[in-house]
Amino acid sequence: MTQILVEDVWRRYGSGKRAFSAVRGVSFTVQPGQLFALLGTNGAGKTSTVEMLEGLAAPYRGKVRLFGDLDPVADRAKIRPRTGAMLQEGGFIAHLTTAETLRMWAELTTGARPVDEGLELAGLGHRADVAVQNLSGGEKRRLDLAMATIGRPEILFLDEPTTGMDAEGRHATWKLIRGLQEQGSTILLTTHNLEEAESLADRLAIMHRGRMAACGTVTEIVADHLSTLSFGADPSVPIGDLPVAGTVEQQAGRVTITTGELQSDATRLLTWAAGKDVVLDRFTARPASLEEAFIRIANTTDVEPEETK
Ligand SMILES: Nc1ncnc2c1ncn2[C@@H]1O[C@H](COP(=O)(O)OP(=O)(O)OP(=O)(O)O)[C@@H](O)[C@H]1O
Repeated sequence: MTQILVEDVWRRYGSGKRAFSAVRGVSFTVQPGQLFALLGTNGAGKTSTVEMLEGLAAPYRGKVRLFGDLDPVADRAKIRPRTGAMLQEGGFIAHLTTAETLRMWAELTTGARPVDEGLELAGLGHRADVAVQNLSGGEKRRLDLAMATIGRPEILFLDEPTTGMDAEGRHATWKLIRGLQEQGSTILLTTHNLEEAESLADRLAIMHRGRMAACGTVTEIVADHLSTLSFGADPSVPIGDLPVAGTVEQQAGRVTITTGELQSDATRLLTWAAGKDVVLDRFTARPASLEEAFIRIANTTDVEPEETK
């Protein structure tokens, strides 16, 4: 059973001449126990998409379903006890302690885990008796996470879960998120952090201006982008004769080949160099990175006209 289904979904703000489609025909599915990351440029439509999954807004067009056939708006009462959400800005009562805040939340949640366990899980056991107003920004994010997971959710929505955390806090949170996934949660995460998506996601999508510009595993996404071969060579090397399919450029004594055929170009190049006795100084062969794919997508500046129908 598909846990999350998003099918040709549109979200529109305003109407008439002021109408603006923040989400334009987005589709993806998430299977049980998978972690799916939604990456995107600022204003790409990530939050607008997640809000429809959380039942906070209905799609203007298209279909959203959770747990097979439940509609997040119409079936909200059935869905709520089975999901958890960590929103971008959690609101806390400043003078309550961390433990009191989580206890209050647990009392409102069906099948909540014990508060001590929730605090330990979020790495907040040692901050249980501190007033929330005295927690650091990263600790507040952890408390958000503890609240989102107190009900042992089957589906967990995490909106930029590590914003404001230092490197150590980020890695600790990633470990915690992996732990929740191991316990069986299906997770939808939005993030600006490419390393976070790369390290956690089974599959991911890159959104840009309301559209899904790429979707798949990291390997599938970078496969659509060009790889690079590079080496240092003295000017006597006849670079015009290189037996490669890619584009060859030479700058400051380094030759760079951008290619869609990494393995065959690398093989041809090394065979050629061995035959000619040419030394390829600090030779590297590198597939495109997620960052390169992201930047190429982010630099697409086409503006689609607003649909009027
Ligand atoms: N209530 C609203 N009325 C009109 N436009 C809105 C409204 N909410 C969001 N938008 C617009 O919709 C677009 C998508 O916003 P959204 O918050 O979904 O993007 P995002 O990908 O989550 O962005 P970020 O990464 O910057 O948080 C933006 O251009 C935003 O200005």
